[in-house]
Amino acid sequence: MLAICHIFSHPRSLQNIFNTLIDSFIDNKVGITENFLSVALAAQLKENLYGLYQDKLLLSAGTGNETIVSHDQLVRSDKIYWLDRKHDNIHENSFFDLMDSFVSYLNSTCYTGITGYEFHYTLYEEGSFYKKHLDQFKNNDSRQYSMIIYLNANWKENDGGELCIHHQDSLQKISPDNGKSVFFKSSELIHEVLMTHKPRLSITGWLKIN
Ligand SMILES: O=C(O)CCC(=O)C(=O)O
Ligand SMILES: [Fe+2]
Repeated sequence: MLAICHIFSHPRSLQNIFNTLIDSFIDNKVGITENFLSVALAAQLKENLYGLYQDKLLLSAGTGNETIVSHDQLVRSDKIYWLDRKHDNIHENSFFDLMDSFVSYLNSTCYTGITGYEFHYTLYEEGSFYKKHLDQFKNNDSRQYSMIIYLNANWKENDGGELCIHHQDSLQKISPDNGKSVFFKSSELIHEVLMTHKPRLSITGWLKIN
């Protein structure tokens, strides 16, 4: 479907992965690709996340917008930590390099005009969930696309924790498999995270305008 993938300097395989994500987004409103992260980078980011957990640096996630945040455990019970290039962590920076490549590829092939992004590490402890919601804030539409990258090796069907997308006429359940990325429009798709039966790790973020 995406015909304009020319003259890019990415290794062929990375370009294929970006195309898989973008093409499935165009076809199904939900882009999905395996192997968005290499096995090595996924393992290193997962190690970072476990370190943050052990150092008690993860915060209960809020809902709502930046000014009105309710730490409502009835809505969501995940814990987060924002990534930042200022941390000078090589793996975090590799992740940002990858995102920079993806955003410039997306902008040049789809004219999306993305100017920024934000990402946090996310941990859903056993028994955690995130009820049905939209990702755009009520009084701020800067979040254009939602993107989640999972860090869970050997996820099994009865581990729960699927991302469940509520389409007009159907439900789509996506298991949070290691290295997989999911990509969709933040203002459009209602979704939830079903209760997980074991720790569920990911990086969650938004591609933004202005
Ligand atoms: O982790 C997921 O699969 C989705 C997370 C989510 O919906 C969110 O953080 O807004
Ligand atoms: Fe969400």
